[in-house]
Amino acid sequence: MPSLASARYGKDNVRVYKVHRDQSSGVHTVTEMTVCCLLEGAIEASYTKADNSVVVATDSVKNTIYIKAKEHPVNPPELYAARLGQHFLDQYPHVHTANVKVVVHRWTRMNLDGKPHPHSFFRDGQETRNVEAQVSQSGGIVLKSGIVGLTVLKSTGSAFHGFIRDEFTTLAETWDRILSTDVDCTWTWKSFPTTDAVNNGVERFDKAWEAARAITMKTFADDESASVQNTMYKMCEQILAAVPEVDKAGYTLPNKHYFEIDLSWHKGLKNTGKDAEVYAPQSSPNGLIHCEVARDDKTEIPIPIR
Ligand SMILES: O=c1[nH]c(=O)c2[nH]c(=O)[nH]c2[nH]1
Repeated sequence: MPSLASARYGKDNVRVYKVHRDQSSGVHTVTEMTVCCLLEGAIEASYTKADNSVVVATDSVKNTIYIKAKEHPVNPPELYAARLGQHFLDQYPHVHTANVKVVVHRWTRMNLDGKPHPHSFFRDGQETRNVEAQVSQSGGIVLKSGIVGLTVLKSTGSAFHGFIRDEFTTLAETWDRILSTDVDCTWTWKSFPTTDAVNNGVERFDKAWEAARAITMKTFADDESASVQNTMYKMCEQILAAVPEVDKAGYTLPNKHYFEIDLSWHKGLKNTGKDAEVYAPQSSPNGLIHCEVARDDKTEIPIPIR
């Protein structure tokens, strides 16, 4: 007899825009986000017995996303996501877990004639600030924050040599190459017992995002990279050092290759090695390198006083 092994459902791709109008200054601040909210719990009967009495309609989930955006601040996204998830647990006792994902899109204020414009913004790249909140009756609130789609490139300061050479290897070792990637960085917070605990010291979330972004860029730029693996590990270590309430930090980075082009067939043009100037950016295939670094908890356990 088959049985339902896992189930969750809800609304995905709910696009939300919120404006805050400062009455005294007339300055507007805008937030645009895409929200996904999936529920789990005692919902088996809807799958196995066609019993919809346990179903919060996905249309109601969408409505709730809008209503909570109206009732509460949407910044930082960690707090909005936690409150939205908690709502489903409080409102429907048979819902055991709410999985909320918030993707915040960039609207950067225009600077015109040296002055920040009160109500005009531009999209300065595809980078997003992402948050996942898993709110559950058993585990409290688990928050993961991240940066996705920050595309970076360095034209030197990256090497890759000493890797395995055997009958499958054609790649030449290099001491100087182009390094480019689309940053996907995630940091996982120690779990929070309640939404009040998330709200207490809420500045931590913006500070962590700023720190992770600065660490990513500075380390990418300044590290004499031995490999994507080693550079990303250094970034993770620094995020853990900068944000004490974070348990784990990780990256998933495509290695976006730029190939040298041998143009010597044309009038002896020199365009390889130290003479390389014109390269062919590759769209596929790409390397894909992932790691997650966890805090060494042993250093944190206080020595008991006897
Ligand atoms: O930084 C790198 N790591 C690898 O594992 C790898 N593999 C490869 O072909 N190029 C690279 N570069």
